[in-house]
Amino acid sequence: MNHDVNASLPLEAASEQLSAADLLAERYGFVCRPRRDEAHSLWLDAQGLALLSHGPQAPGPLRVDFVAGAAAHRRKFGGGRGQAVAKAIGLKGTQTCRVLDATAGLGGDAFVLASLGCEVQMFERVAVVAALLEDGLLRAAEDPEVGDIVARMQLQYGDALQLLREQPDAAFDVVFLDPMFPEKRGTARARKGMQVFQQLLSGDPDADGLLLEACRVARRRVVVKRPKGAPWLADRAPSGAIGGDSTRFDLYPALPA
Ligand SMILES: C[S@@+](CC[C@H](N)C(=O)[O-])C[C@H]1O[C@@H](n2cnc3c(N)ncnc32)[C@H](O)[C@@H]1O
Repeated sequence: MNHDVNASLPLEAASEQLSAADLLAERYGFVCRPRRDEAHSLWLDAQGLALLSHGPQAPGPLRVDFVAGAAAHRRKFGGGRGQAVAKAIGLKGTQTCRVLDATAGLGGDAFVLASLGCEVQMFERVAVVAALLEDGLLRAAEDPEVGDIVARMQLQYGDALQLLREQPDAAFDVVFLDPMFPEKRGTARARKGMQVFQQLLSGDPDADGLLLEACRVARRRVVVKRPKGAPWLADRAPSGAIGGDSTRFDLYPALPA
């Protein structure tokens, strides 16, 4: 499955959520119908939208949860501005910045940056991913602890290359790119979101094309998140890099104005 066909996933809903499901289907092009033999389907109930996987050894429901679980743990104990991603963005002291996360995924990195005070504009082109992220943002907006954080996160559903081209020069302090990179067998197993992503999405083979536009739209720098040991995006050497345990953040200067 790739980003062109994912919208044909069946969407089912609890009886009190049927009209909400119709709106979601209209917005993202899903089809409200019972699942047949598809390996994945969407389910909407009072807890929000979930991506269900079916079959032996299928992982459990995937929802975006900014309030509890891993996101809450990282927000409280993740190291704040000492985290590699914060250093890569260039957050110093109490400074904040406007970040464009052009490959938002399920919004994990965007939420970390918003937790540190950044305003984050997100782009995501895959309907099912954008719908899950939007649902997570809506539920988190009601929460007294994280409502202020997600108020700093804005999602636009669409292709980043096209949306980047619509941005004026130097429109954001930092542009952040984290396109899909084929993971080694086994490593994806540990992370449910990534495991389902690997099954659903066929990678982002066009990701190289984002870098040049990103450098034009950034005022300070572009940050590209890569698995440790992965080749550079667009085969272009960065001006610096910040390493984590399994991840590397490559830094590219903004194009001169
Ligand atoms: C590895 S995931 C990002 C994970 C994210 N950083 C997080 O913390 O959840 C990559 C995402 O980028 C999206 N993506 C890749 N190329 C894109 C493009 N040209 N426009 C919009 N979204 C894109 C993919 O659909 C996928 O959801």
